Amino acid sequence: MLLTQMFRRIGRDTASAYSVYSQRQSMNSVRSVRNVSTSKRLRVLVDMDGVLADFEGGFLKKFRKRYPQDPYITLEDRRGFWVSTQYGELRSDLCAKAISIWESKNFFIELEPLPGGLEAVKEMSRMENTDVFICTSPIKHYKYCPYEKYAWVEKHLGSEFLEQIILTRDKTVVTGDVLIDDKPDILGVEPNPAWEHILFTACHNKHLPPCPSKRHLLSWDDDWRGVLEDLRR
Ligand SMILES: Cc1cn([C@H]2C[C@H](OP(=O)(O)O)[C@@H](CO)O2)c(=O)[nH]c1=O
Ligand SMILES: [Mg+2]
Repeated sequence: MLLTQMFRRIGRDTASAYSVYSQRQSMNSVRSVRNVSTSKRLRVLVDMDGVLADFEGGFLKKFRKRYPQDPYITLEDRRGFWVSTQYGELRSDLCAKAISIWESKNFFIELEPLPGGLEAVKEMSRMENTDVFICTSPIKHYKYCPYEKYAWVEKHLGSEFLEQIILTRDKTVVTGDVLIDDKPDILGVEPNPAWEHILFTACHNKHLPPCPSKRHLLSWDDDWRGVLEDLRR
């Protein structure tokens, strides 16, 4: 082989070897970028009433409108998760009157969003490696509530979020890494739920003695991003 041909072939071989090398390098760098961001995949369960939708505020407004002569409990004075229990303690007939409010048509669909909740859920759902589900319990009087919960999600978060709804009376059987919920005790058939419960502060739970083993979110202004990052590790 002539010397010039030899040099040409060496040049060609070197060029193709370099191109394979640089392709591998760029694949590796894509992988390593992915590895940096592919920290643990997180499944976040977000409760609806008391976390995204203002159940307590909506209840008080409608109770006062329907029963203007009756006593009521301000949000400041609310204690205990079940509204009807505290109203029943105030006066026995008020328990049934309270129940009549959330069993009425349009109660759930007309609840106002709580500050920052919709923005937080939308941001979460755009985060890499994050699956967000709205995990909510319907009341047993099923005529309006389940339909209206779906309609509320569609109205405020869009139809694509209808895929993310988990409607269950027992949240302990749902698997997830975290459940953000305003109910202090979430019980069901599963004694060891997969998720960690983050207690979301609400008017009915803010006076409870602090539970050091439980994480809290004071509101959607609180550091929910930091909590998720922590859970990812
Ligand atoms: C009766 C009652 C229901 N709820 C909410 C909790 C449940 O929704 P969620 O799981 O979205 O928080 C739903 C059915 O109990 O209504 C209250 O928050 N307080 C009440 O007193
Ligand atoms: Mg709730």
